[in-house]
Amino acid sequence: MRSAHTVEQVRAAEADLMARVPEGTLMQRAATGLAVAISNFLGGTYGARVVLLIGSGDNGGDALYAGARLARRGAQVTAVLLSDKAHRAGAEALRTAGGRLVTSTPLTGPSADPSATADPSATTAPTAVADLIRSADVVVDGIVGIGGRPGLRPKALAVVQLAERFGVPIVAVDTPSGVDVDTGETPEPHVNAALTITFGTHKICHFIDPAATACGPVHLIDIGLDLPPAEVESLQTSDIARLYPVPHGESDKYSRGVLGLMVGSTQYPGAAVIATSGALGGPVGMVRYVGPDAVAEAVRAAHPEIVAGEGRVQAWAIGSGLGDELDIPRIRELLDAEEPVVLDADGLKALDDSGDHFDVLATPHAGELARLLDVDRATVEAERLKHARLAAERYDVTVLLKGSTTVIASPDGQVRVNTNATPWLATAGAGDVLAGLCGSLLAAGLTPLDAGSVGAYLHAAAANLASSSGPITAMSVAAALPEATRYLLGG
Ligand SMILES: NC(=O)C1=CN([C@@H]2O[C@H](COP(=O)(O)OP(=O)(O)OC[C@H]3O[C@@H](n4cnc5c(N)ncnc54)[C@H](OP(=O)(O)O)[C@@H]3O)[C@@H](O)[C@H]2O)[C@@H](O)CC1
Ligand SMILES: [K+]
Repeated sequence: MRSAHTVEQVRAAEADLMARVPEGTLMQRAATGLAVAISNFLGGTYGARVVLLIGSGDNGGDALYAGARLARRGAQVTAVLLSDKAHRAGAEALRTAGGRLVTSTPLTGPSADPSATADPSATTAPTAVADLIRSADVVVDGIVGIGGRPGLRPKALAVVQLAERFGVPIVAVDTPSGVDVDTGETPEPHVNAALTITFGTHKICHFIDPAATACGPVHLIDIGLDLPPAEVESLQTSDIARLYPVPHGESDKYSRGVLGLMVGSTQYPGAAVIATSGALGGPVGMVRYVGPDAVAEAVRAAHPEIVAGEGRVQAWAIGSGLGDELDIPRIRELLDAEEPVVLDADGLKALDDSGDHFDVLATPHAGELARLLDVDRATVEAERLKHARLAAERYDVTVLLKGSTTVIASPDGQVRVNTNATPWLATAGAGDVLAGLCGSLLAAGLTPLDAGSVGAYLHAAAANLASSSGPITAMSVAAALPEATRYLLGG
């Protein structure tokens, strides 16, 4: 499991560890890892042109010390000081290692050391900074980390825009400056990194879009923090193997779980076929299809193993493509019954905030969640964590908010995020596959949180397998589920 902690949790763990190790140890650990990661990113250090963007805090300190290490290994390192304060000892270390410091304002304030001031002969006219950035192999964003507020101040914004204009990759220190670290929101301009190097633990912005996209790949450096349980988690391969309900010697089709599918309609028969494919690609022992005869025939033609008609089930998947056949009172009955339910697409219209629905997994996309919360879609997309949590709380259901990073929030406050989806998954019917698969996992006995997070992971893994960076269809994703599962289970 990868964990993302809040800034407050990180600061508390840092204070605890700092009290037990010599001063500066944590920053040296961070800077050492950062220097190695930048060197790997560049494919070598000697002769590389590195520009550091330095803000007023320890984030800049990390960058300066890493820059000093790179300079000692032959890189040409220049630090652009964007604040009138900069980490004094870090600046001194860079200068001693042969790096250059440039600034448009002299260093002042209590942390300023005249010996660390920029070389007075260094020219910092805007064109010179532009030339510096244009010829850089990498720009290192040490503007602001976990101490930052959203947005970039004018000087930082101007330099970051230069890097973007010249196509120079930015490696972010800890977090891309300007994003909201604890929410993953990006209400203001921010750095878009090619790579983010973080320390101690992931932060929420590394997992949740839109900030997660601004991070690029995230590389975690262990600095020895002792952390409490995380607010937000993300499953890894080993978690899938641990959570997946693998049948055992005594299993039969009933004990493996029977899923009831109430999906599709004469208007949208394809949704039923596709959701069934997703369900059969999961662990369930049997699928019952409940719907119009003509649709049941279509499902049976594609999947002869299904049983049509009502009967005992361990869970329901309801909603995809119900169209005109949406029967809200019947769905409400099923929501109030004992069996857990995946509620998707049209079925979400049956959700009300009066009942106790802790065993329901609702799987809206941003537009559907917006309707459930009476806000607009753009607001949900900008504040994904907040709105997934809000809906989980209001409707007392586990909410799986689909998107480039899928957020799964349970009513007890736990959150899981799936970050391995391919953009090719944005294709018609992909949601139907996910609903069927999650239903299959629920019927096999997983909790809504586990079913949602394992389902999202497997769905994305199958899509990656089917896609290999090319177009996919919902049916090809469903078809890839068994192989993706076998691979993830270590088979
Ligand atoms: N915690 C750990 O375990 C470890 C932490 N480490 C490192 O320390 C980093 C945290 O350092 P930090 O606490 O000094 O804060 P940091 O992010 O540098 O910001 C400093 C100041 O910036 C300012 N500012 C605010 N918003 C701004 C904006 N948008 N744009 C520009 N400036 C803005 C604001 O000051 P102001 O200018 O408002 O007075 C704020 O106080 C952390 O991310 C990691 O890299 C590692 O070394 C080792 C272990
Ligand atoms: K940063």
